Amino acid sequence: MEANRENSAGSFNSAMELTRMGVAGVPKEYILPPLQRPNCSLAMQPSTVLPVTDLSLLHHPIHRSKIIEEVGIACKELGFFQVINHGIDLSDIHDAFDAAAQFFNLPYEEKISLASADVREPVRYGTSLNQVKDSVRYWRDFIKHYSHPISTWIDLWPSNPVCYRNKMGTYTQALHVFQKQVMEVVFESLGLNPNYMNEEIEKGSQVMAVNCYPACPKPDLVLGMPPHSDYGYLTILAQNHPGLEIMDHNKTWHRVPLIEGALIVQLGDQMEIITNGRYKSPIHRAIVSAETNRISMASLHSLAFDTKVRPAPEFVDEHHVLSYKEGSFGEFLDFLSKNDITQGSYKDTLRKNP
Ligand SMILES: O=C(O)CCC(=O)C(=O)O
Ligand SMILES: [Fe+2]
Repeated sequence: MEANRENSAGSFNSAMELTRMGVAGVPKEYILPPLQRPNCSLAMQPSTVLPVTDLSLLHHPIHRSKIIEEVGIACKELGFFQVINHGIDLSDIHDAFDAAAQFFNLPYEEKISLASADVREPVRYGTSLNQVKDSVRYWRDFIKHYSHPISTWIDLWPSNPVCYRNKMGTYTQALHVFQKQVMEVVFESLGLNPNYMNEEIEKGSQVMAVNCYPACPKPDLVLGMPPHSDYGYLTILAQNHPGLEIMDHNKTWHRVPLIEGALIVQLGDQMEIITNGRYKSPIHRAIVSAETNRISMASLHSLAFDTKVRPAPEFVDEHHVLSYKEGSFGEFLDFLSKNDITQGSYKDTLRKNP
């Protein structure tokens, strides 16, 4: 999903191609208004230590309760933590990055022959604003088509490089197992049965977003991905260079440090709604670098498209008023589509007192 914009001649200019050609400036369509630029609007706190959890200690009777507590604090304060010793083979993660890099390094003509601006297609490029409007409409179809078990849609992934489906598929399947383990810990940290919502999670979906952010000569003027929270219940992300930033409750941005082999866990809107706001889905964004291309792989796990999500009774009492209405992600997309809105936040549309 390499960023592209329509140029004046009406054809597409790939950001990756501009980087390859060593273009010194940034096409004007990419330049953000001053207040939306990465170093402008809000404070940065580079020195804060963000939470890192060693999940192998879960199997250790002495450390187990401390790890559960750590996860609970991280979910409450930020909705974010990094995981080391997660149990996924580091070679599987490495191989997936390798397959992604091989894909993004293919010649422009090859990639463009595989890619589409239609969000329903599995290989897509960034789009101009008009196309984003269509994307909202198509997103509904996209999730329906591609959120079945991986075995039914892996054939739609790129066939070039030849290793892509195998390597990305192995990693994606490992993440599917891993996210269930993470959710067990998250529910336990809430004082619930680790198998809470097991059935809904089983019926849920996984979307693998593989993002490439080409090196950019003017990183202070642009963003790789604008601020947003993820709509599902959990996102597991890996990055090969720093670039992810998360916002805390004081609206301060924090750069997520690169920890070799670690996986980044972020809660999504569905968990913030279910916990009635006790746990957070963090606003995050991706910045770009002047020196390096960056790849991130985000595995987005969500409840089934039509599942009505609402705060669970365990989180509503006389001290915690009901803060969210109920609504499915499908209804949210219909709402965007009907009102011709191109972007929106799932949790914000359900918030009772915005
Ligand atoms: O590239 C990143 O680090 C962020 C990606 C992301 O937020 C997403 O795919 O939802
Ligand atoms: Fe995201």
